[in-house]
Amino acid sequence: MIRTVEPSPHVSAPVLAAYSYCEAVTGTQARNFAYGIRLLPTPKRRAMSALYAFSRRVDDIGDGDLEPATKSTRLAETRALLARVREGEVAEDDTDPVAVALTHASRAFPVPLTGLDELIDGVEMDLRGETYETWDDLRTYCRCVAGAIGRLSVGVFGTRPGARGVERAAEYADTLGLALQLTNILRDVREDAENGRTYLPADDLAKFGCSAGFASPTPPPGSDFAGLVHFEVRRARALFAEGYRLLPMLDRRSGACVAAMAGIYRRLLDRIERDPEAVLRGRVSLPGREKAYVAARGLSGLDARTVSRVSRQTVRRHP
Ligand SMILES: CC(C)=CCC/C(C)=C/CC/C(C)=C/COP(=O)(O)OP(=O)(O)O
Repeated sequence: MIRTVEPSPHVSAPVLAAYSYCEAVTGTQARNFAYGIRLLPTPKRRAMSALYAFSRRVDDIGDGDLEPATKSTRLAETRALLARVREGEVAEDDTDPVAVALTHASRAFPVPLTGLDELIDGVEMDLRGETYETWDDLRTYCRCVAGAIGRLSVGVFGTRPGARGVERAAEYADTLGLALQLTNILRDVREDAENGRTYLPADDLAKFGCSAGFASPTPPPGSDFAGLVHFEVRRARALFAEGYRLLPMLDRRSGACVAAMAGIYRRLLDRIERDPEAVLRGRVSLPGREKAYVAARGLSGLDARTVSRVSRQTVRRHP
């Protein structure tokens, strides 16, 4: 059996501890994305965990119970921290493990850290309570909160030697981020409505008689809710199809990571398409076993021992 051994450059003890913290955050909180991230070789897995932990912090500020003014202050502080990371001002023994890990990751990989500023921009749009008239408007928001993460991820993955069209890799990653985010918006339509947020474009809501919103377990009276959901599902599928052009540009394990992330979300989309009103009754999710299956399938080109290790770990952490 031929096994590929990934080089693992020396990492100091404080940086290792910082990465361990980020991996623990990813393992416990990334209910869907952890399955893909776990498929990467160690240096890339650590870097993706650092990106995830930073993004999680930004998201948690936006979604938490703090007063809006306090959220704004916390976001401004996080932006200032990001500037320190970018300037290389965070020491290895800094008390913030996410900043330490992100600093190390951004030196090891060519990640465009401005993407994390865009993520903060997106969460600030949430704080301002912005709504979106058209898909073009919503796409701008989705590019900030998800497209940017796709572009950062490609910096970690790199592209396969000899792959064609790699100058478009970041563009496809961005589009895949949009596909994931639109799926996420459909899945969370009820929860967001309860928190006073509407993401779906107002012109789509009007077209399907859904302008009254979704803060109840049944569709707005007289609306064509299923029609709205199917319309957005088609839009998300087109984005997935375009974003999947990234896959042939990636090495095998990065490709497996992206296939797992996207595959899990595509299955969520299938469920939503089959039963649109399910998103009004609660959160649509896949059982841990199904997510592990999707991840293992992405890995099927790899050796059997890696496949079974990944399956065991993912089922244990996300039953
Ligand atoms: C190329 C590439 C890797 C593209 C993907 C980029 C990416 C990971 C975008 C994140 C978008 C998204 C739906 C976040 C939701 O996180 P959440 O914590 O709310 O998700 P969850 O509730 O499903 O766990």
